Amino acid sequence: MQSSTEDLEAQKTSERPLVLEWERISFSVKNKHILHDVSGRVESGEMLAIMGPSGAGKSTILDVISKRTAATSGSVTVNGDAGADMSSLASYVEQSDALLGVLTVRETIQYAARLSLDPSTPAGDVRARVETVVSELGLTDVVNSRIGNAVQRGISGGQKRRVTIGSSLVTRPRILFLDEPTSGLDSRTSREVLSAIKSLARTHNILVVASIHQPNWETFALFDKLLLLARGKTMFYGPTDRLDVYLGDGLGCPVPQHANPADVALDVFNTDFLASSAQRETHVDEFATRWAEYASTHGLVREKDEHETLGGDYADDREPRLVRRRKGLAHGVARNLHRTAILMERNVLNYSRNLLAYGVRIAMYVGMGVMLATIWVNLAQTSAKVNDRLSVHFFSVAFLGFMSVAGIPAFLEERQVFVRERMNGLYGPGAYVLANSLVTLPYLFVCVVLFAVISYWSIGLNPGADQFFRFVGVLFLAVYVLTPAPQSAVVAAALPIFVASLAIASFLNGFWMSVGGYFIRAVNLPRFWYYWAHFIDYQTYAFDLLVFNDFHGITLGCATLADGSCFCDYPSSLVSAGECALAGDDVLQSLGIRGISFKLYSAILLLIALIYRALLYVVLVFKT
Ligand SMILES: Nc1ncnc2c1ncn2[C@@H]1O[C@H](COP(=O)(O)OP(=O)(O)OP(=O)(O)O)[C@@H](O)[C@H]1O
Repeated sequence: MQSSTEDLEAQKTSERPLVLEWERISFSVKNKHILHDVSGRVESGEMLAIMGPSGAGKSTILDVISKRTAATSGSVTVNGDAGADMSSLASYVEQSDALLGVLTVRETIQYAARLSLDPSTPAGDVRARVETVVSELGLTDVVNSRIGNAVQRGISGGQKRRVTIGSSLVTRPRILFLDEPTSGLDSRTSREVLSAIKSLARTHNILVVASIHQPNWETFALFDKLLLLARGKTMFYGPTDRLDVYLGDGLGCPVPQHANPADVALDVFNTDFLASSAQRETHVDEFATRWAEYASTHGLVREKDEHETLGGDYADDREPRLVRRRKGLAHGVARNLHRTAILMERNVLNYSRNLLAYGVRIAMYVGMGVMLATIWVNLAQTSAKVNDRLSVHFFSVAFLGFMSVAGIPAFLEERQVFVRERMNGLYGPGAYVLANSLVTLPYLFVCVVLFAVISYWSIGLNPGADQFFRFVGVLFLAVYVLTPAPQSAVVAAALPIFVASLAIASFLNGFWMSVGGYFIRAVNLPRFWYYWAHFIDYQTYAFDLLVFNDFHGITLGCATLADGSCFCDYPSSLVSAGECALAGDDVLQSLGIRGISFKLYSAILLLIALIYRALLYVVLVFKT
C-alpha cells in the first residue's frame, strides 16, 4: 500500500523538471488577429504572470499554451514534445467557479484529491494533503461551510475562488494554469493566495502560468517572470524585476519611486483611449518593435541552449507519454471504476442534500400520485370507463416524462463541474455517465413506488399483485429513460443555456406525446411520422405496456339499454356469446396491441434508456 503511494509521489516529484515553451504563437478568428508571434518559456517551480490591458489576449494565450485552443500558427511544447498530453500534466483554474453548491469546502477539495489520486493512496495521506491546501489558502475557518447556491447562501465569492484553486492544487498537477486567480479577492487575500501557490509550486516543483489583471506591488513581485501583452503583441517578456529597467531604459518611462511597475506598464501600454483604431494600432506596433529590439540587444530572449540548465537535451524526454503508456489497460479500467465509485458517492451526497432539485421532485411524484388517486378515484370496471383508464396510463407516462425538465438546472450545475474536472484530467464522460445512471436508479425507484402505492389501488387498476409490480416496473423503466439526466441532459449538454434547453426538452416531450398513439391512434398517424417517430418514442412502448398490463385478462361490464340490448364502447367478442360484457383483450385488439410481447417491449424500453445514455456520453465527448 505504502510503497505504491510512494511510487506515485516519487513519480510526481522526482520526474525531471518540465519546460513549457511556446514559440511564435499567432491566433486568428474570422480574420481577426488576436495573437501575433507570441513566444515564452517557463520551467518547473517558476511562476509566470500574463498581464495586459483588457482585451490584450491574456485568456487566449492561456488557452493556447494549455492546449485548450489550437494556435493558428506556432508551437507549444513540453520538454520539446509538441504532442505532450496536457490533461495528464496540467490543471486549469478558470475565471468562473464551477462548484457543487451543497458540498462543504473540505468535501469539495477532498473529492478533487481522491479523484486525482491513485486508488491505493492511504486515506491519511489524502486528508493531510487536503488540510495543507485548506490552511495554506486561508480556508480553515470555512472548511465545514457549504459552498452555497441560488437557494442557500454559502461562502463568499473570494472564498469560492480559493476553493476552486485549492481543488486544482490538491491534485498536485505538474503544470498549473490560472485564469484571473485573484478576481474577486481583496489585495491582501490575493497576495496570500498567490504566495500559497508559490510556496506549493516551489515545494512540489509545479510550473505556474497565471493571467492577472492589476496586481499590487507585493503580489506582482511573487512572480518570477512576466509576459506583457497589448492587442495580442508582446510588450515585455522576461524576469519581473527587469520590467522597471525596461520601462525606464527602453521606453523612457521611468517608474517613479514607490510606484508599482505593473501599474505603470499597464498605463503605458493601454491604448484603448486613443482616438482612432489606426492610432491604437500604430502605438502598439511601435511598442512591439521597441521591445523586440531591446530584448535582442539586452539578451532577454531566451535561447534553446538554456535548456541545458535543466539537465541536458530534453528532445528525447517523452516521459509524460511514456508514463501513461506504461500503466496499461488493466490499470486504466481499475482507475476508471475507482473514479466512478467516488463520483457515485459524491452524487449521493449532492442529490440527498439538494432539496430543490431532488426533494421537490419527490414531492411532485407524491403530489401527482395523490392527484390521480383522488381525481380518477375508484374507476368502475366497465366499458364506459375504458377511456378513463387509458388516460391514467397516458398521463402517468407523459407527465413523468415532462417532469424530467425539472432536472435541467441541477444537470447544468453538474455539467460545469464535469467540464472543469474533465479538462483537468480527473475523469472522463464514461465515468460521469455511469455514475449518474447508477446513482439515479434507487432515487427513481423510490419516486415511482411512492407514486404507484398512492394511486394504483385508489384508481382501481387491475387488482392482481403481478400487475401491480409490472406497473411499477414499466413506469420505472419509462421514467428511467428520461429522468433525471438523459433526454433533458442530452439537450442541455448540447446547448448549455437553461432557457433554450428547457424549451427544446419541453418541445420534445410534447412531440413524444403526439406520436405515442394515445391522442391519435397509431394506425391513423400520417405515415411519415408513424414509420420513425412512433417507433422510437419511448412513450409508445411504456403506454402500450401499461395498457396491456391493465386490460389483459379482465372483463368489463357493458350497459344494458332500455330495449334490453347490450351496448359496449368497444367491439366485444363476449356479446355474441350471450354475455353483456367486454373482454379487456377486446380493447387491446381494438388498439392493435393484443399480441405484443411484454418482454420484447420492456427490452425495447430498456434499450431506449441505454441509447439516451450513450447519446449523453457522445454529446459530452464532443461538446465539452
Ligand atoms: N472566439 C473569439 N471570437 C472573436 N473574438 C475573440 C474570440 N476570442 C477572443 N476574442 C477577442 O480577442 C481579444 C482578446 O480576448 P481575451 O479574452 O484573450 O482578452 P483578455 O486579455 O483575457 O481580456 P480581459 O482581461 O478583458 O478578460 C478580445 O478583443 C476578444 O473580444
